[in-house]
Amino acid sequence: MSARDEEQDRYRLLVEAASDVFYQIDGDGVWIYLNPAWEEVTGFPVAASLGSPFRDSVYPPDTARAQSLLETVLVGEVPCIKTDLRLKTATGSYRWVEMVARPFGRVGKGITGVAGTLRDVTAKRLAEEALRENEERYRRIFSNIQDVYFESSMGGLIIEVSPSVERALGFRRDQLIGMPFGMLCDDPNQAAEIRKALLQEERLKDFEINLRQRRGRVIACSINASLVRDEKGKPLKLVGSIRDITERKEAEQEIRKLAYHDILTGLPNRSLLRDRLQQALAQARRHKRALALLFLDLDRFKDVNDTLGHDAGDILLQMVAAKLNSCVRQSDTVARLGGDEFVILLTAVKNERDPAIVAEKVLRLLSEPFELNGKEVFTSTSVGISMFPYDAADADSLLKHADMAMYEAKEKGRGNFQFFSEEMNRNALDRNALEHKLRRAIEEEQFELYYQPQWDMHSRTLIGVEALIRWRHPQDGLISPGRFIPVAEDTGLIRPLGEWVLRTACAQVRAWQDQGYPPVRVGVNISGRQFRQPDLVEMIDRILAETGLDPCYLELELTETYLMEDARSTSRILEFLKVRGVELAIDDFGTGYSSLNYLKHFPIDRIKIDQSFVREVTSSRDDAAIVEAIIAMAGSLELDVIAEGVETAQQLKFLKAKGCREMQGYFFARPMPADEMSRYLEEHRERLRIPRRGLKDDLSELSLEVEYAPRLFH
Ligand SMILES: Nc1nc2c(ncn2[C@@H]2O[C@H](COP(=O)(O)O[C@H]3[C@@H](O)[C@H](n4cnc5c(=O)[nH]c(N)nc54)O[C@@H]3COP(=O)(O)O)[C@@H](O)[C@H]2O)c(=O)[nH]1
Repeated sequence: MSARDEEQDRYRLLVEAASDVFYQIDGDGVWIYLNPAWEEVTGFPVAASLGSPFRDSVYPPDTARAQSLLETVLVGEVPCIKTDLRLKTATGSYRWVEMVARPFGRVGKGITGVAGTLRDVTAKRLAEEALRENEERYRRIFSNIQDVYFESSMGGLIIEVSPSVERALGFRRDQLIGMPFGMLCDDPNQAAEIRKALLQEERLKDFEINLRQRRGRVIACSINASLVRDEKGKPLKLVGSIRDITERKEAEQEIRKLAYHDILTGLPNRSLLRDRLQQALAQARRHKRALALLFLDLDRFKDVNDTLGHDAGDILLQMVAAKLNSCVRQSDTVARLGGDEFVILLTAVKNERDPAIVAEKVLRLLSEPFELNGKEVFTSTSVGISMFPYDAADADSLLKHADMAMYEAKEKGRGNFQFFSEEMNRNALDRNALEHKLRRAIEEEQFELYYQPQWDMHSRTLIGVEALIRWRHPQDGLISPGRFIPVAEDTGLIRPLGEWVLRTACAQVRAWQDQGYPPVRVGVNISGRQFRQPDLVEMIDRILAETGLDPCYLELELTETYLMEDARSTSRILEFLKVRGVELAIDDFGTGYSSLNYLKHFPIDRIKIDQSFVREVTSSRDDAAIVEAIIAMAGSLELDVIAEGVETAQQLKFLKAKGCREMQGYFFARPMPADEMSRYLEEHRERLRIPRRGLKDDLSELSLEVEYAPRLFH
């Protein structure tokens, strides 16, 4: 083989092993040579393609361009072309190739064809396309996003920002590029904070920041950002997004306001008060300072609601809230717990003088008249005060103790303030223990009913008995109703207890009648809560039916204060009871405050002068005057009057002289158990009589001497 043949053979081997396609096209544009790589690129066998036109191998969208480029080479217009085009493949798809084409010819014949290479660049083209698409997508997103995309240099200068910044902050993109990021921050230190955090953490999530718009409005934003490092790991820039969260923040604030504030007055509610109290306690502990809680309850607020309506009540509460706010410093908290209960938290208190001064101011301000619907309304307030660290160390106990002290203030006649004392706490604990015992006592029926006679000193007849409950505790002995009735009232236990008293009393009086005694009337105490029991009337009907007692022998003793509390509903209940023929008496008369107008309209039969006046009637001119006035008033309202707690002959004489004919008290007899009462009735069988309403006995007999008092009868 000649050297030339060897060289040709070498070229042929190289061309056949090449991954690029080597080709030749003749002057008519027909493939005249293709190396084996053709089949690898297009999938068509070389033999099948040779002799076919170049243009038939080109993917149709590129055919015209490829053909015209080829012709420019064939006509010698350009010495070489290099272009990307797509070739058809056997699968019906296409592949991108980079085509290099140079003319070739023979001496004397000019250009007879084109030769060159086709390099498969499909992968590169697809990658470029994907990149282009990504860039396009990014560009679209970048200009449409709501959030603001930003890049900043490590020195804090804005190097890129999306056009959305104009909508969010009012600055154009070009106005911001090159500006310090801190310029946008309401607090410029926050820019440094973000940078520092990113250097430490690499990423920042939901960092809240206030940014200032071009016109100065501050908006709440959330920033998500990350640190970008170069290939050597050196911090390069900060990239991130800013989202305007002003609306969300405002909504959150509104929700927080609703959750932590009282809607009517706008004052902090119980939850917020607790939060503030806990914070104040932590501060007070740290700085060894005192703080005080004032628990306020408006006295007789219910009356305002009942008489002027709920809208007026609401306005009054708003006015009270405003006045309370004016009593305290900015750092203090005035909260409304609900209803007519308010709390004032005083921080940084030096000694008990400070809360006392505020309490005095509150009492004074709230005792001034409020103008409601053109009317002057007067109210007063009861205030209880507890102090840290003297009365309690935690929020709940402080609040509880201030509440207890407030109750004490109410007990002491309202319109005053009281400091919490350990004694109050002990009482509360005792009360708690008593409640548990009381529940058990009801289950185990540890109660007895005692009866105390009531005498008419004019006719010297025994006109009735009052039923008085007694609790004989297996360990503690006799417990006074004065102790357990209020607990039964507060806990709702008065309901079963009251029903038991009523049933036992009615059954007993009916039993005496069945035993042949002339009938006596029985007085049964109905406590305030019992009186408001919705099914009270049905319960009384049921018991009267069950025991067979005629309603005229039952007298219900109702406390003055409760009757006056809700005059409209009181009147309705009293009417219901009255039509049944039940007698109605106002107990403890003189201790509450009665409206004569109501008294006149309530279907009341009798008033019972409270024993506290009777006790001092012969020694206190005031009490004597009160008793005299009550008797006179009862006379003018045509009500019977009975004095309770008569203990001495002098008291009896005084009462009789003033025209009070009915009496009850130790002077006649102490309350006694039913069997003893039976013997008492037996002893006074001749004097048993129910006075007939409307038929008053001869008043001349009122001059009876004291020695005719019933206990001297026998
Ligand atoms: N809701 C109910 N309340 C009741 C019932 N039973 C009693 N009570 C109320 O408890 C309070 C204390 O009652 P009590 O200890 O029974 O005292 C009564 C009398 O024993 C007492 N009394 C009677 N005479 C005299 C006297 O001459 N001197 C004197 N120091 N005390 C006397 O007074 C109480 C009479 O109370 P009342 O007439 O009802 O005002 C008391 O408030 C009772 O009402 C019950 O079943 N249900």
